[in-house]
Amino acid sequence: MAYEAEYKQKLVSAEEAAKVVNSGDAVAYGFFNGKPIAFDRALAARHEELSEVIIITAVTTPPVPEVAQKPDSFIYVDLQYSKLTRLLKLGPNSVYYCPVLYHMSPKIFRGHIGVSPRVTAARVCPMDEHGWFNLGPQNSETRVKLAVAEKTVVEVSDKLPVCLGGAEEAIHISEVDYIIDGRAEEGPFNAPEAEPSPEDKAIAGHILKHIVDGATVQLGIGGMPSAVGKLIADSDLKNLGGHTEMFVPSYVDMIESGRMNGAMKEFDRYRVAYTFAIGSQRMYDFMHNNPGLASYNVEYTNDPRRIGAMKNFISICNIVEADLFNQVNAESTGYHQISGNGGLWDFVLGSQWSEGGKSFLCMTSTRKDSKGNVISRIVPTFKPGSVVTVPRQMVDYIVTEYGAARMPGMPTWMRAEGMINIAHPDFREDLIKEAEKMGIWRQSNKRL
Ligand SMILES: CC(=O)SCCNC(=O)CCNC(=O)[C@H](O)C(C)(C)COP(=O)(O)OP(=O)(O)OC[C@H]1O[C@@H](n2cnc3c(N)ncnc32)[C@H](O)[C@@H]1OP(=O)(O)O
Ligand SMILES: CCCC(=O)O
Repeated sequence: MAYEAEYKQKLVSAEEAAKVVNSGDAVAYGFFNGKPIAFDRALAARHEELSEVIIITAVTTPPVPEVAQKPDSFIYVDLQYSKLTRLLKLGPNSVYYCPVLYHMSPKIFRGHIGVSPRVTAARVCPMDEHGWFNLGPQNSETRVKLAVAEKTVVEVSDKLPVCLGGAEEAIHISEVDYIIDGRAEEGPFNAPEAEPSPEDKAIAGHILKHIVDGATVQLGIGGMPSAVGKLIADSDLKNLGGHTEMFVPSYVDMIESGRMNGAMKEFDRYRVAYTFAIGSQRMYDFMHNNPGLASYNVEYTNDPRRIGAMKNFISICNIVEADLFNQVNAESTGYHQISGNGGLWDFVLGSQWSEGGKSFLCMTSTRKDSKGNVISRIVPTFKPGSVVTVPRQMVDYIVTEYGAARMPGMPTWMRAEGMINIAHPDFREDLIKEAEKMGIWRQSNKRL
């Protein structure tokens, strides 16, 4: 093999590669399933000799990152909290959130703005005969992070699917400083595929009415968007396209059922474009070397201008709660970070720029708190600290199991009425009273 000698020369143990990190450095890890496992363990083992090392990552998946358990030496920064990040944050750990407009993240790394990595370490697929390491199911901003770092480390896994591009889906050995053999480590996070709840199915039903043949569909992170994908797979829609930030298992259902073939797409005809994937092993197996999919950098998938250039673009994302002013919180509760803004803003805006396009922000009307009390997700105002992820002037549709409320062009009292119309019936009277106190209710509003 042409690159065999170079490979041997760059191949080091994880311990050797981790020596490249100095106190005070910023170290970027591959996001999602790209987190280096052996490198992380070796770096954490150096905790007694290191201090103030910033680790930059996003959507932490298992195994538990070892550096996050050594808060005296490492400051763990996550751009989008996962369940695992939330649990880490509960412990005596130094875990912080970093908000980013996702499509801008490569530009931020390229410009060395904010925390800029001196070292980047990412998990990749085995090298091919031309000297390229495919980045697996996390294209995102990985190539840029590797390019801007002074030292680059790749940890080779033979369990990641090879994800065909697109663009920027691979890195060449000539750009790599150290190679670690990570084949003994576990594979990508095998997330269980949850069955949609009756509420999820009702929400999906409200959205399905708006999807036309030939539309391009984006599904966001979380349980509910998956229900929509499954319902589409069982529908009689034709020639749908896929263009998304996150590839999820329900794309497999939409493609295999023949509903989604990309035949009418303006870009990437016959292929689903995406920038990262987290899901089940069934999904990773489907992705491996699949020419029907295209792995792109996030600047491409999430650019609202590109999204807006496609016709009938349908964006479906999950949110945490919304208030009577119609502001949307998709990421926090009080001072507690739940997830992140991620690419939400990119798709909410882009889908509304699309001719015939629509944005759907979805939630069940209620949730249960830790004591089993039923709480409305439609609230008069957010509690202190809760973040507005999507401002009210950007909101298109908000959907619960009780219906879909469209907001553009509505003055405040109509928005309040729209929100109360889709609230759980048990909470509507109280919400009306609050709307009256807030001065966003008129006598002409219908009593619900
Ligand atoms: C292609 C793209 O993906 S583009 C957009 C992608 N990014 C986004 O959409 C960003 C915003 N959205 C999200 O991050 C997610 O969709 C979420 C967090 C809104 C929902 O994700 P899900 O996994 O379905 O949420 P789930 O119902 O499991 O709730 C997650 C956590 O938030 C908590 N939570 C949810 N709603 C509330 C609320 N109103 N108040 C307090 N806590 C809440 C839950 O208790 C749970 O916490 P725990 O797991 O630590 O016990
Ligand atoms: C880094 C952002 C990931 C997301 O939008 O879920």
